[in-house]
Amino acid sequence: MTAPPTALTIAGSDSGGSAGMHADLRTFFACGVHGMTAVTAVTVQNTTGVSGVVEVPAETVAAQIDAVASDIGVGAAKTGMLASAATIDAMLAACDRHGIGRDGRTPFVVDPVAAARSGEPLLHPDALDALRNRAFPRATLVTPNLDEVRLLTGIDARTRDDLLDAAKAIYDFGPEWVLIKSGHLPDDPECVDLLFDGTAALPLPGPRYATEHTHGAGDVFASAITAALAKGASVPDAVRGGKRFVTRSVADAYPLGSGVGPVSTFWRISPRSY
Ligand SMILES: Nc1ncnc2c1ncn2[C@@H]1O[C@H](COP(=O)(O)OP(=O)(O)OP(=O)(O)O)[C@@H](O)[C@H]1O
Ligand SMILES: Cc1ncc(COP(=O)(O)O)c(N)n1
Repeated sequence: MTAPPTALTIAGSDSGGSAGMHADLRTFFACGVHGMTAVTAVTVQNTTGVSGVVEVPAETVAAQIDAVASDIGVGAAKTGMLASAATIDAMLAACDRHGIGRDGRTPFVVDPVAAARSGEPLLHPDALDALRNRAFPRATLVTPNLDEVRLLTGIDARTRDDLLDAAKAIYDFGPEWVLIKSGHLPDDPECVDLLFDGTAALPLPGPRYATEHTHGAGDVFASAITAALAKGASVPDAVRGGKRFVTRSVADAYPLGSGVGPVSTFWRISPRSY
């Protein structure tokens, strides 16, 4: 028996099981990749929102990365909720030690999670600079949604035509690639995301489903991309595959609790098996 490819998520937990590292691990599994975690924060969360956050000490986040990278090896890594500048800096130092990111060549996807879908902050405002100026330049790919674009650049993208300006502004912080997610575009009948490498823009078309149950969609998208990168795919192929994966997951999203339900990764394992 040989070991499968490996991927690491550096992210927060969601007690409701819909978003964060729970969604990441589910996606890694569904994509045939062995998933590992460096937990940054424990959130008290359900389908109605986040009612508490306990941050893991920055040195423990770094120690988790050291532990898995030095023993198991990391095929590709992604970030989710990073909570604080101290955690971002400790994470980046650990990633440097193990060749994760930019010049170390292990693919590194930075999903700049700033808030939960329900609105509660998941990142201290004073961590934005660390994300923009220290994490982005090390990233293979940065994957903001439109709220994160607004927070990080001040650009208020309202139509498909605004996405290229948003991508250029994020690209200026130094990542290799930028993926702008279009789920929050108001009044667009489709979900056309945009991938940009500083020169060419590749639109990623997809349908828009009439569901409110999209909790974890961004996490699942970034994780499916990371899994494909761990298997050796190019960035455009990984992003195209990730888009197919998340679109199907949104199509099968299910209601849960009294709030917003999660996108589903069940379809990939055994459709309608529950
Ligand atoms: N209603 C929908 N129907 C189909 N695809 C969708 C829908 N909503 C979002 N998506 C897709 O899901 C992916 C995640 O996009 P989104 O902009 O929602 O990111 P996000 O805000 O980080 O996700 P989250 O919902 O987890 O906060 C994108 O590919 C987007 O186009
Ligand atoms: C621990 C954690 N990480 C990330 C998200 C973002 O996911 P969403 O935007 O779907 O709420 C979340 N709610 N919780």
